[in-house]
Amino acid sequence: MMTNVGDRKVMKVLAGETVFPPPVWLMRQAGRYLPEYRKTRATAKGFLNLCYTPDLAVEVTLQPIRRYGFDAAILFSDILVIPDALDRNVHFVEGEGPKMDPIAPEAIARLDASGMHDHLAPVYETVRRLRAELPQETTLLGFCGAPWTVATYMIAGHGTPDQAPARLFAMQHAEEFKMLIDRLTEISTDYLIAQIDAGADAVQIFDSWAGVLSEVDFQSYSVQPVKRMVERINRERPGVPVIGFAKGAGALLENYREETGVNCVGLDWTVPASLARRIQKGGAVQGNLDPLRVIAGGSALDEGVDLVLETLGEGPLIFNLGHGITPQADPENVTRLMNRIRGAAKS
Ligand SMILES: Cc1c2[nH]c(c1CCC(=O)O)Cc1[nH]c(c(CCC(=O)O)c1C)Cc1[nH]c(c(CCC(=O)O)c1C)Cc1[nH]c(c(C)c1CCC(=O)O)C2
Repeated sequence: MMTNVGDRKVMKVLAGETVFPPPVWLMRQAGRYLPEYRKTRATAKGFLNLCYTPDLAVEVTLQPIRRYGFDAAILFSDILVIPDALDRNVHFVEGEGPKMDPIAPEAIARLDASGMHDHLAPVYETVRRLRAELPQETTLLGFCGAPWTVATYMIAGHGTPDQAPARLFAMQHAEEFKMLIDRLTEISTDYLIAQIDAGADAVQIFDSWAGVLSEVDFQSYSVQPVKRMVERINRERPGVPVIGFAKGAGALLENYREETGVNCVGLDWTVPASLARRIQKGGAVQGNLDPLRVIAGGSALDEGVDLVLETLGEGPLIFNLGHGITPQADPENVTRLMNRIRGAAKS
């Protein structure tokens, strides 16, 4: 039977429809918990090489789709390909996470994005091939990091527990910091639009470090840039839904949809049920199982899945974790999670 784009369940939910059992995908679904990922990863000369080799990036994107039949595939890449495209000397050190040259305030005005699309051409090629190879009913998600989250890595030069270097930089070099956020807002939107043109059905903006910002800074550095990104996508590529994931933003998520214009609000596992339901009154939500429950398995997993379905299953929900799946997760537990969701009966 022919399927068309309108049959993609994730797209229906993004349009505000309730689908039960809900469609499912997992953040970081292509990754080190899968033996087939580790095998492909070992053939690539480094992690960025994996991201920039379409044959390999397509393969690892498809691995979790083949194994579990998720309703969405997310492009295999990383949020840090943007600083890499800006020549910040990004590298991934095994066991140490990402590293790059910390940016000096005076270097921000000189950031050169003119070679960006050439540098990222293999990523766009991966998107094109994925759309051709994926099952018709599977939604293809593009993504990027939010300007604030990408800026935190560019400023510190590595991950930190509370992003103190970026927060301090914003206080001490306010003008340069605003320029960095503005540049990243434009560049990241260009990047998402190129992914959409290559075949992404929808896009997710990862603001993984939103949770360390004060209320005022959250408005300036998280909400306003994401709002500008969404406005440009709506204007230039109308009809392409945007998922906004502001991890750790807690009570500040209350009006995130209205303030940014995102179609779907990503929820981490700490968001209270009452707040999650209020957010869902405005449209689709995505989340929010604690990823550690996929390590624990058994009744801890079952009870967690059931609670998400009970809390959010009666409205537009894309079932997901509240953050990326961990390398320690047992692949068998993902099968258990899928069976539990797909077998769930309407309450
Ligand atoms: C902050 C952030 C990054 N990358 C990303 C974020 C935002 C989401 C989040 O908060 O998790 C997003 C990301 N990173 C990766 C994807 C691929 C698609 C998918 O979700 O399957 C996506 C969507 C692959 C990856 N990105 C990375 C890996 C592991 C690297 C490896 O295989 O060696 C994968 C599969 C590396 C990475 N990349 C990043 C870090 C901090 C690390 C190192 C930590 C770690 O090793 O888990 C930056």
